[in-house]
Amino acid sequence: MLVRLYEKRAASQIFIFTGPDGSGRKSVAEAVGQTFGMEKIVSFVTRPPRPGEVNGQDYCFISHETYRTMERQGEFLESVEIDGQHYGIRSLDVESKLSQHDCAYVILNREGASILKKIYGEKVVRLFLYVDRRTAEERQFNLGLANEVIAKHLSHYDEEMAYRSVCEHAFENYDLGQTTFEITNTLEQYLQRGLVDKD
Ligand SMILES: Nc1nc2c(ncn2[C@@H]2O[C@H](COP(=O)(O)OP(=O)(O)O)[C@@H](O)[C@H]2O)c(=O)[nH]1
Ligand SMILES: Nc1ncnc2c1ncn2[C@@H]1O[C@H](COP(=O)(O)OP(=O)(O)O)[C@@H](O)[C@H]1O
Repeated sequence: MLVRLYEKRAASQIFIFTGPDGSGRKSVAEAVGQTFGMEKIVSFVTRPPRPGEVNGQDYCFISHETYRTMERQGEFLESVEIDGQHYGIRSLDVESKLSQHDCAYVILNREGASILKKIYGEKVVRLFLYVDRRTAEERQFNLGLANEVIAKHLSHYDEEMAYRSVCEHAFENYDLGQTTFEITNTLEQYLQRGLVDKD
């Protein structure tokens, strides 16, 4: 039974966008996702939405109580606590995306990426994005994030950067168009959709 489940999963690819906050994971993931018609696995989170964030698109925003209930019921494939807030993706969401599509993407910190890699093995492709600390800080400031949020994010910068060495691919993201192009080329090698002119 378990073996069959894993065989079914093996038909699909999960692309994980990881790297420090402010490295551009969300921006790049959305652009590449659109190019390939690739759906996002949306995380559940206990933190409140920021201005402009849409429930069900950016995250599924839920209370701590609901999160605890879901966790008790074993709904999460992976669940982590970051700076006092809970983040997790549901097994159901991953399984349903993978049964309906040949790929899906998700944005995770290094802990989440490691857990998915352990579960799904070579079907998981980790795309590590990075910029220098100051640029990551500036981008988050320009985005309007509160200083305490930026400071918390930056306190994880070094440990997130150290995850680069185990990821399947790494991209410096200073030019959004260039990064998106490079990642599109990389994904095309896995998905073979005939989207990219290889000349
Ligand atoms: N492990 C794990 N990490 C997540 C999940 N959802 C989001 N993250 C990451 O958790 C970190 C904290 O996110 P947050 O401070 O809310 O900033 P955001 O990236 O703007 O949403 C970011 O690096 C997210 O990419 C999840 O379901 N699991
Ligand atoms: N290559 C880039 N050049 C300039 N700004 C960028 C670039 N990539 C992303 N950004 C901007 O930086 C901010 C943070 O990007 P975001 O995708 O939210 O990062 P993350 O999801 O890694 O925290 C956003 O305002 C985004 O538009």
